[in-house]
Amino acid sequence: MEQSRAASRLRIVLGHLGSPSALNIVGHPTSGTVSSASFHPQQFQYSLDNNVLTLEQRKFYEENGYLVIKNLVSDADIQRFRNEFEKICRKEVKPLGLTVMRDVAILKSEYAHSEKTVTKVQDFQEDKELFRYCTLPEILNYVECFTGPNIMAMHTMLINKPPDAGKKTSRHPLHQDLHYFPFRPSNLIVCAWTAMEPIDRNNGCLVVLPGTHRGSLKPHDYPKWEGGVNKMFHGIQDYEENTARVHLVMEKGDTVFFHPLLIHGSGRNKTQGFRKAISCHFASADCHYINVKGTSQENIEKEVAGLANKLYGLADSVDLKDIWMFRARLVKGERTSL
Ligand SMILES: CCCC(=O)SCCNC(=O)CCNC(=O)[C@H](O)C(C)(C)COP(=O)(O)OP(=O)(O)OC[C@H]1O[C@@H](n2cnc3c(N)ncnc32)[C@H](O)[C@@H]1OP(=O)(O)O
Ligand SMILES: Nc1ncnc2c1ncn2[C@@H]1O[C@H](COP(=O)(O)OP(=O)(O)OP(=O)(O)O)[C@@H](O)[C@H]1O
Ligand SMILES: O=C(O)CCC(=O)C(=O)O
Ligand SMILES: [Fe+2]
Ligand SMILES: [Mg+2]
Repeated sequence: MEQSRAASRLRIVLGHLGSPSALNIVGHPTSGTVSSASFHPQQFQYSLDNNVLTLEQRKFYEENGYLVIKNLVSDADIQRFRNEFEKICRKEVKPLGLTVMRDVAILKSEYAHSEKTVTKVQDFQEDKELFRYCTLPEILNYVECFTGPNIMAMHTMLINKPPDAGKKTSRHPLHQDLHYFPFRPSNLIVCAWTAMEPIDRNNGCLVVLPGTHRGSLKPHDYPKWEGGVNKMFHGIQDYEENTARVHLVMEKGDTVFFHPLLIHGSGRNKTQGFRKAISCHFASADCHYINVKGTSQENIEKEVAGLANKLYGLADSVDLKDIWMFRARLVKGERTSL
């Protein structure tokens, strides 16, 4: 009697092992069956097996789609990024391929070229000083937990959120970064975003909707803001008003890693300072490019193509895939596909 009960319990457990959801129960730290330190059950789908994240951190990312690591980048490195950014603003260096953005509210202003007119620089892959950020071992150590060992730096930005000129244009509408990316799978893409100074709700911190990385890519378009919207700042139109927003208050050097489907944005800068953050989107080199024709991403593709045409005279001849391949850089491992 005892024996057959034991046998049937065993069958239930073994039966459960075939189903990922039940692994949860068997491998749960409180069940006592398996030690939680050594057992990373298979239900993880947004992170890879690694010895870097604690089980708790890994579970947090799986559930919420982001993870903040305190004090990851040194003050000395941040100072170097700051110095280089100022040189770019003063036009002392002109890195090849760099895009310089100004805030739509101060486009027509009289400011001389300075830190005060540049809202964001993008695509600094040819700037040795700034691109150091994308190769920092402390950053890549975490990135690898999401991308695996072959790592490409796909998209780089230094954001210099200006004091809001009163029109709320310094906000970044809620969006998913995957909207801008023609490569997949999304789970092998991660953004690293590092605060270059203390950032809170006053100077416009990142705002995230936890758990939204588990949803799908939503249609994006320009928000209907009265004061104007910056070029290409698309937002999600129909997000649920009641979803909890979390404001990420961060210290200098703190770094958040987040999934490209996580809905996020940033608030207006109510201070007189220019709020700085540096960031890079990384992807596994094993990702592949997709054709976005006929998808919700077609609008941004058209806009980017239109801009490329206007700025460089690249008409329909150039595939956007070529532009991505051209600016992407291998930072670890082997360049396999992207
Ligand atoms: C995960 C990724 C998430 C994101 O990337 S979100 C943000 C994406 N943003 C971008 O990709 C940056 C796009 N911006 C750019 O490419 C450039 O800043 C842009 C808009 C071409 C301007 O380049 P410039 O070299 O400054 O050219 P320009 O001064 O001659 O201006 C050309 C036309 O663009 C306009 N413009 C410039 N900055 C703007 C802004 N912030 N908002 C709205 N319109 C803007 C400008 O008025 C001018 O228009 P027009 O030709 O006179 O009608
Ligand atoms: N009700 C809303 N509808 C649409 N987007 C919103 C709404 N509330 C906030 N957002 C978006 O989320 C981002 C962050 O919002 P947040 O409330 O932190 O900033 P803020 O409204 O600029 O400043 P604050 O609320 O701190 O005065 C904003 O940039 C905005 O794009
Ligand atoms: O630093 C910020 O304001 C966030 C910017 C952002 O989310 C983006 O450019 O994709
Ligand atoms: Fe973003
Ligand atoms: Mg608000």
